[in-house]
Amino acid sequence: MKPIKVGLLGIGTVGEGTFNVLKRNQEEIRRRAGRGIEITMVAARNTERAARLVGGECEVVSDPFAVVDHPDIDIVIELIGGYELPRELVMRAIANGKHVVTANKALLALHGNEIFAAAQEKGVMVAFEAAVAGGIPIIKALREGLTANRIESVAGIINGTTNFILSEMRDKGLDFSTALAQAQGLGYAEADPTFDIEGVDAAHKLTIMSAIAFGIPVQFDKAHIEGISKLEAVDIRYAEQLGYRIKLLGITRRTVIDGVEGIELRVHPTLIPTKRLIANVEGAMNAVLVQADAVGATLYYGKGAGAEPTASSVIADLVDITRLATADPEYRVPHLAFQPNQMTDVAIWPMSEINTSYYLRVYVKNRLGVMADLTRILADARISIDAVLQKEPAEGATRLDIIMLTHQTREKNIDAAIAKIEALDTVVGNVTRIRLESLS
Ligand SMILES: NC(=O)c1ccc[n+]([C@@H]2O[C@H](COP(=O)([O-])OP(=O)(O)OC[C@H]3O[C@@H](n4cnc5c(N)ncnc54)[C@H](O)[C@@H]3O)[C@@H](O)[C@H]2O)c1
Ligand SMILES: N[C@@H](CCO)C(=O)O
Ligand code: NA
Repeated sequence: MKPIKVGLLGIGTVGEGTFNVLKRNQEEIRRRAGRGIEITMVAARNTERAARLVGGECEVVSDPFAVVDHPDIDIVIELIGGYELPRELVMRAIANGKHVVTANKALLALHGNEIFAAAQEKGVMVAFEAAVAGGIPIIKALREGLTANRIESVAGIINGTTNFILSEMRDKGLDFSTALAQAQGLGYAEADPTFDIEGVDAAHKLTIMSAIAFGIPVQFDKAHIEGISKLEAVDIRYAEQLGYRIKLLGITRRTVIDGVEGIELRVHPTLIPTKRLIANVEGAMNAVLVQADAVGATLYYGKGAGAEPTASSVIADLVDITRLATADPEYRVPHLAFQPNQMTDVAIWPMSEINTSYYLRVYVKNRLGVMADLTRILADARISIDAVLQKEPAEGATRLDIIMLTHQTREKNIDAAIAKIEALDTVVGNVTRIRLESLS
């Protein structure tokens, strides 16, 4: 059989990794796919650099539309990044009857519903394993491996850049900007690193996993998103002393509140007990913990970013498409695991309704009775305290940090209690509040 022909859009970190791995392992990949897979066209901004990288083996063009419109191309790989240009390119490739592979989670979190509908209509595949947790085959696990289960929750460290920054700050005492610069140098960060730092990239990935886990459309606009930019080194230290580690966690879960079913969809810094495996995922590594009714807990761990780990997933998708390209479209695995006419519209819960535990740090004037005030306010709000730590910042200081871990309570309750605590004249500044998940 003739090799399947692939057009590559963008040859940056992931594009170059994909080209190199496909070339290095071409014989083995051909044996697995049942057919050769050849990149025959590359669209690049810097065509000279691209021509050097691909070494005269394929045509290099500057216009990506020349690739998506080319009659010989069977599969288009989109590795440019961003929202609007990739959307146009992917929609045009689909309209031209080409299958698409993309690592672009931003694109799918925002325009996935439109893209998948168009692909369904046209009978082509859009594959995106590389978009979530880089090299970890989590899309395949959720969509195919766990297909017998009712999935209860998915919780993950799904941004390598922020996990790298938090690890370097804790282990090596690096400051935030030095750690970020290192993550950028290693090719982990997005073109705009605020996407990483502010939790947007993690929310893109979580939105996609939520749709696949629960059979709902992608709804990025409903996600609650907080990043790590406001996190202070002092809280990372106190959390350690209490037996917890702070991670940027993405959590999506089915929850019934007052008899109504809804979905939690949230990304924020989270205390996790140090004894949990996921709390020990360090550096740019990613991990995703899935709770499902039949299998129980499963944990997926691996490199979530970088050229070749991400290329590993891009090529796995190429092989899947190559294998399925001749099969009846009706029998293909659906884009979001559930058949398009079987999606449900369970609502996403607003953050104020979510139940979780909290780490609170209150900076107080060292005055008698302040502890009694704090416990009274929490008791009045029916919030129980699990642990308390009192820390004198410096010898002889008249102020101190009081750290409290609470039981589960609804977010609106803790926020009301925090407002009362902040109004006490013994309390200095704002209360630091970080959510805590025991993940048991
Ligand atoms: N880097 C990673 O570890 C990683 C992991 C998973 C997913 N992703 C996703 O993969 C995609 C690519 O990421 P990357 O890290 O390789 O980015 P990159 O910036 O290294 O590469 C993008 C390439 O696209 C080229 N480009 C831009 N506009 C173009 C145009 N109009 N025509 C042709 N080429 C154009 C750029 O010159 C660049 O070479 C993004 O969507 C990103 O979110 C990256
Ligand atoms: N910027 C992303 C790349 C992988 O999607 C990260 O740091 O995880
Ligand atoms: Na993946």
